[in-house]
Amino acid sequence: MESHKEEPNTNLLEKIDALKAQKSDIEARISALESQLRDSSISKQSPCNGSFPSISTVDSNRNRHGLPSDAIYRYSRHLLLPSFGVQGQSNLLKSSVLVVGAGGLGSPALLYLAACGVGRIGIVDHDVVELNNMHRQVIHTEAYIGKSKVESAAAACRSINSTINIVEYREALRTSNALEIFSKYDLIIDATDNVPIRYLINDCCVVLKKVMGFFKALPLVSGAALGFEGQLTIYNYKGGPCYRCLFPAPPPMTACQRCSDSGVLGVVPGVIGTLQALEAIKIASNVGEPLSGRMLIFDALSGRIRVVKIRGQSPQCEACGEKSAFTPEHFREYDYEKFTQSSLSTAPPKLNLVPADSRISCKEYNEKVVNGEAHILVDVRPAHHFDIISLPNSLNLPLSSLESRLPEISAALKEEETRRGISGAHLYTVCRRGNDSQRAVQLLHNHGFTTAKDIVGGLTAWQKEVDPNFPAY
Ligand SMILES: Nc1ncnc2c1ncn2[C@@H]1O[C@H](COP(=O)(O)OP(=O)(O)OP(=O)(O)O)[C@@H](O)[C@H]1O
Ligand SMILES: [Zn+2]
Repeated sequence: MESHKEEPNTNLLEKIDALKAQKSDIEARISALESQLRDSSISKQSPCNGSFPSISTVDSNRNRHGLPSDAIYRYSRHLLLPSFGVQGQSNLLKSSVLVVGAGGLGSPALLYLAACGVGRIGIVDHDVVELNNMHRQVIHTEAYIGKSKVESAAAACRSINSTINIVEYREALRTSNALEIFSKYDLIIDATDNVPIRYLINDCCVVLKKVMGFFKALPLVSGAALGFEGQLTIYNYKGGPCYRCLFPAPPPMTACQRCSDSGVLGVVPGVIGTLQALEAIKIASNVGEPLSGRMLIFDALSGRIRVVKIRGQSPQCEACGEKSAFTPEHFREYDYEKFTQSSLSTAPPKLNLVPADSRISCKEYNEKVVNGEAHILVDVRPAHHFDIISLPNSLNLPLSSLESRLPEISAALKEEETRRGISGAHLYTVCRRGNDSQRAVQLLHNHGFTTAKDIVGGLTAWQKEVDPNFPAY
């Protein structure tokens, strides 16, 4: 009986889903047409934001392209470049660029795009400004700490150039909103920091061609920066490759590092983000030779910049290849986290690797220290982390070399027992966030230290739960 009842419901649900998908396609088409209409009426009226009167009312204060005197003065150093000139500037003023990510790469990119007069700039980010962003995310100021990065970046862009249009998207980019947002722009800048979002952005640029009947996929200026190195290329440009043509399979999770774990020299994303703005400006103004089919690789320590040829568009590409079955519906349902085996969220994972009775909270550990319990605390972070800050009397034995240094643990335990005149001193492990400390406990258990426990949440939790003055990093 039940299955009979369910069948029509399933059919109805499928029909509803199909209609919803059609509705969202139609909405995306409408908003792109509205945006085209807006752009064409803007370009008829003026090169920028509708704030200049139409060319037919040209007076002595504006040139024959409709640039008023304040725009002529503002952009005069561009206009003086013979190969850029009034045409290049007019093209820029009519263009629209979407920057996804207002962090290390997005900051310089946005500053230059606003300064040089891109007519409409969209900014997408869901994050808030933090103190540890300030060394590289140069668009934000201390006054915006704790506030939306988009709000902060938009205010900075407006204060540099009040004559352009800045559109704020204070939300995460997802498969459910990407098509609609992207359909309103001529060009996308990927200034994000994780692998699943890179695939999502790429596929959205490619699939928009099918939704909108666009002549070609949306050009995508892609950059990355980590440590002392950065790279940059353009995808989907005039028959060039897309991200998936180059990377049909995602890199292993272990190869995906983040600035918050591995660090980054502040100026490196500054260089790459600035070059992203440059490439966007070249495409938007139709000047120069955009970096498509080539990749720029920057090594800050040696001061070397290399440009290498990369593979062309792949006929077998799952997204842009000849037989690609990638449709907007497919895109909307695609599980980018599953495909890349990594999270869209930039928050570090919280693992649960050992049983609860092999773990101890920061508060419990603190009580034991206060009560003078005989113990050894092994800090398993890398030595350069230990240099930044550590808990008193901890022993630094990095996880990577822990197995070879077990004798040091035995010796330290013995020394503690002799000093206290007792036997059975306890053994605890700690790390930055409480993942490696569990890995260390697993290793210690396997080598006979069966009572070893780790401190849940590591030094990050210590700062939150025990000592707010303990430095976070
Ligand atoms: N799906 C997404 N939608 C919108 N913005 C995103 C998305 N994924 C990442 N971003 C944004 O991209 C930016 C990447 O910049 P960056 O890595 O310099 O910043 P961060 O995440 O603040 O740095 P850190 O890793 O040091 O904490 C971040 O502001 C992040 O919020
Ligand atoms: Zn491709």
